[in-house]
Amino acid sequence: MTPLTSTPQHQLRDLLTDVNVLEQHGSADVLVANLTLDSRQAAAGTAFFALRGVQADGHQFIGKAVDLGAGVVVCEELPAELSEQVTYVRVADSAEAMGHMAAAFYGHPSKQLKLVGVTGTNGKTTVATLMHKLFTARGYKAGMLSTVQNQIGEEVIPATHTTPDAIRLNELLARMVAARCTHAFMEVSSHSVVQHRVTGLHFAGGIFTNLTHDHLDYHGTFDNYIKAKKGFFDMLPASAFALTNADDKRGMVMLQNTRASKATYSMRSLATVRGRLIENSVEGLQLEVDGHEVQFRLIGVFNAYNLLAVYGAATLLGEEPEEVLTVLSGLTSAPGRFEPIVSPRKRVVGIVDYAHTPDALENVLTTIAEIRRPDQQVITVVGCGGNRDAAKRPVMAELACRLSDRAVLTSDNPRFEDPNEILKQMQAGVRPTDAGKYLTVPDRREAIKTACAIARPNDIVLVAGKGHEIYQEIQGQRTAFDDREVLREAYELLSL
Ligand SMILES: CC(=O)N[C@H]1[C@@H](OP(=O)(O)OP(=O)(O)OC[C@H]2O[C@@H](n3ccc(=O)[nH]c3=O)[C@H](O)[C@@H]2O)O[C@H](CO)[C@@H](O)[C@@H]1O[C@H](C)C(=O)N[C@@H](C)C(=O)N[C@H](CCC(=O)O)C(=O)O
Ligand SMILES: Nc1ncnc2c1ncn2[C@@H]1O[C@H](COP(=O)(O)OP(=O)(O)OP(=O)(O)O)[C@@H](O)[C@H]1O
Ligand SMILES: N[C@H](CCC[C@H](N)C(=O)O)C(=O)O
Ligand SMILES: [Mg+2]
Repeated sequence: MTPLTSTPQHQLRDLLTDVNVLEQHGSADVLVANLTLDSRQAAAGTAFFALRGVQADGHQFIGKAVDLGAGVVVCEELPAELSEQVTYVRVADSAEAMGHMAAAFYGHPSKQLKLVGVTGTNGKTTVATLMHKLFTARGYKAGMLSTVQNQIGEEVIPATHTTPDAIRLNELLARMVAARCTHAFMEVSSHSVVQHRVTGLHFAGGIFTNLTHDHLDYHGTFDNYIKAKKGFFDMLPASAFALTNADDKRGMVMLQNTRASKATYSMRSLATVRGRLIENSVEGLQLEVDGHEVQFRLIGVFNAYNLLAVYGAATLLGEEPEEVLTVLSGLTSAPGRFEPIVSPRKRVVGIVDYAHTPDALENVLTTIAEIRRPDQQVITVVGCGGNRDAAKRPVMAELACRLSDRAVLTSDNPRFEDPNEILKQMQAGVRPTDAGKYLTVPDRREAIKTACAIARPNDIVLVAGKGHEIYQEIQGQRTAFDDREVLREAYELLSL
């Protein structure tokens, strides 16, 4: 990975500038050589942050961190016994303090980049990836933090989260600065706002895509989920832009309390960025954007929104509108997001999409219904992951059968579950009237081949659920598996 220009080391005092310290034991004039939120990573010179988590309370591990050499402990509650060798800093919210201290520790890298955050239920990965591709094509060196991967210019760094924790996040941004990136584009998940992963960052802009029900297991209520997304716009500085989707029911709420300059995009009404749909087909989208008629390679109306968001943000960052549209017209989708793979001979249109929830699957299938010609059959291959929410299984199978001409039910990542059991639960959801529409093929490779064998020239084969994933996980073992590669294999085998 691109190295940092120097290993940061700071006096604790300098890291506390933006932190509201309630109580302090020990000196603020101690050197801090690294930061961690995991006691198991503590060593001499470490500042340990005790965070209250979902599974555990980091305060339980303060003793462990100190035993391993941590010299600073940031916490919400002081331990009963204090060590003479350690400086304890009590704050109201350790995660918030960690956001500010991580930013300071890495030299506020977000202030040295034009950092744009994207939030919303769907489209974050697509918009962040398109921004990165656009700015790279325009000759800038740019960074990206996304669900699929992180990037410093062309260098790829695997991602573990959509938005990493504040320490990792600031470290990655500092590496981008060291590599002379001028811009960075990142997804801001609702979890990251609530957990203060983005606290302390200086954004040049924020983008809102849309909001539907998701992650309620974590946020509890839809209102809390809206608040989490809005929290991102509330933290933007006056120098930033806040660009929202005016056609989404929650779009304007996002801007209610922001200090940033407000901008909107819309396909329906007057807005800062105006789009109009001219044509929407398997070949792509034809749109009028701010008076310019442009043909794009991306497919589906939802991508028209993503394109308007990207165009709007790029022009708000000072890019020339016509040049932006020229580059955008040639761009392809983010990996595994409505990614088309057309067979060379019979023009079978394979579409690989990460839809792994009922909502996403319905969205993808209705989008396909909008762009298909009457003579094109839709064949859907889908499975559901093991050791994950079982309630979605019957619903996804029902949707796949109802909204397609044919369906092949198969495995996703079975993990530690029996794939045949998962398939039985899926089958239970299929309406009796659709019983003749589907086949069950547990082996995913065989299932994709089966769908391709059924396909006639020009038919559409949707392969849903795994998108960009390049493995299949069975009994704790990950083996190489890429829906896109398997589709290509099937095309060859069947001379499609
Ligand atoms: C629900 C959630 O967000 N969990 C995140 C949270 O973990 P947690 O609350 O379970 O932590 P915990 O296990 O209770 O431990 C509490 C604290 O004690 C510490 N600890 C624990 C054990 C020990 O021995 N010593 C120790 O110090 C832990 O490091 C932690 O700081 O804090 C961890 C450290 O930052 C995250 O890695 C973890 O993400 C988990 C893996 C996760 O799956 N998160 C998902 C839900 C997530 O964040 N998703 C969003 C959105 C995805 C999208 O829709 O695109 C994302 O941004 O990725
Ligand atoms: N603007 C949009 N509106 C609705 N659906 C979208 C939009 N953009 C992409 N999609 C579809 O939604 C799914 C997720 O897209 P994407 O990965 O870009 O979103 P995300 O917000 O990053 O999601 P995640 O939280 O899973 O990382 C895909 O199935 C994609 O085809
Ligand atoms: N972040 C989600 C992705 C699911 C993707 C699907 N392919 C599966 O493995 O279930 C999860 O881990 O639940
Ligand atoms: Mg994402």
